[in-house]
Amino acid sequence: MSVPKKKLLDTAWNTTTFLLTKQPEDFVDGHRVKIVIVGSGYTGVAIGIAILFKRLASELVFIDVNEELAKAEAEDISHGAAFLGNPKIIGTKDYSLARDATVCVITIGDRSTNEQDPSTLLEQNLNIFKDVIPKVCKYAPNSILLIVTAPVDILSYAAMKLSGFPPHRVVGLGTFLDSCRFQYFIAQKLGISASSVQASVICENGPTSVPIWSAVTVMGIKLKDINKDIGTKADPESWGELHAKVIDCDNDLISRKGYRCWGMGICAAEVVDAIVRNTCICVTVSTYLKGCRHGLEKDVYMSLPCIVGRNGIETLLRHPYTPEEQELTETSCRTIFETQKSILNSLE
Ligand SMILES: NC(=O)c1ccc[n+]([C@@H]2O[C@H](COP(=O)([O-])OP(=O)(O)OC[C@H]3O[C@@H](n4cnc5c(N)ncnc54)[C@H](O)[C@@H]3O)[C@@H](O)[C@H]2O)c1
Repeated sequence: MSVPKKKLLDTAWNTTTFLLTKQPEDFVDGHRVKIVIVGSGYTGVAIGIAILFKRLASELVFIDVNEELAKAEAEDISHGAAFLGNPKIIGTKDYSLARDATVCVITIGDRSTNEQDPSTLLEQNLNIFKDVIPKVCKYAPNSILLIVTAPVDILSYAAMKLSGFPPHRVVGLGTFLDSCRFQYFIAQKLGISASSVQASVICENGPTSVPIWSAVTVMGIKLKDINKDIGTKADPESWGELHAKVIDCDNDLISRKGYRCWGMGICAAEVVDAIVRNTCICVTVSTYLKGCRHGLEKDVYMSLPCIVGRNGIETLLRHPYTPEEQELTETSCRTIFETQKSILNSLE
């Protein structure tokens, strides 16, 4: 079928108007799942790719102060979009493109390096949050905020304050990746697959995190029933080394390859999946604890086993920790609270 030459010269006629009976600009802009990722550095892009491979978004928007970077990353991924369920992928510095997003993932900020002073990192990233969080919330006032930037517990608290969102709609990635790493190292030592092991790390995403050895199981069999000293100093098999390895993981990867992003990308996409598809999975993410029995009434964000669904944090698990685990939990909570004190005035 060929179009007569005369028609092609007519400005109202072109290949598209001939091919399609209704033109794209006339399509009804119906249901879309828009996910926004603020920060298109290593972590933002890793999260974006993981979200796209799971086909969770019909529209993915990368926002970055470095607009060329955001655009180039969006374009680079778009070239393979035909194999990702044909999502629309945009790179921009314009926050209005966050309009009506379902989830906004915040990954902005300086990549933490092994040498960086933690209080300087907090101050730098908090200043960025003060600028960025209100802009995101203006255009996506009903979204769930997923905080990845470090230090994640304190910045999740800051994001809750700066957004004015109810706490259940601000979720920190917290120790989710730590739990996955813990599960992986235990599985490696046992010589079985990671998905056969249930294991979690709670509290601070940092050195005072708490491995819940009392609840490490394989098919419901508690390792503590086999080795009563597991994870303690008295343990003849030194299982406790695995938690030290979890804490050291970020530094180890950064010193070997300059950054880390893939594990975090996969974990963050799992949380986005739980929100978008309301799967109500149980994961250790950072949540607001005021009034919660674990938190000693402290006003902090800290990781605990939470059920995540369409509303963000749907509910928490009541876990029967051992007295030792409870004590470590309280210490970790106090540590976050003490560090957080330095920023409280600036959030009033
Ligand atoms: N806890 C974890 O396991 C874990 C893992 C990975 C990353 N992270 C954290 O994620 C964050 C990002 O890490 P990364 O490796 O992607 O860093 P990166 O430096 O590669 O990317 C950060 C991006 O943020 C952008 N940015 C900075 N200021 C901005 C602003 N005001 N507005 C918009 N964009 C801005 C930068 O242009 C850059 O593209 C860090 O805080 C890092 O510690 C944590």
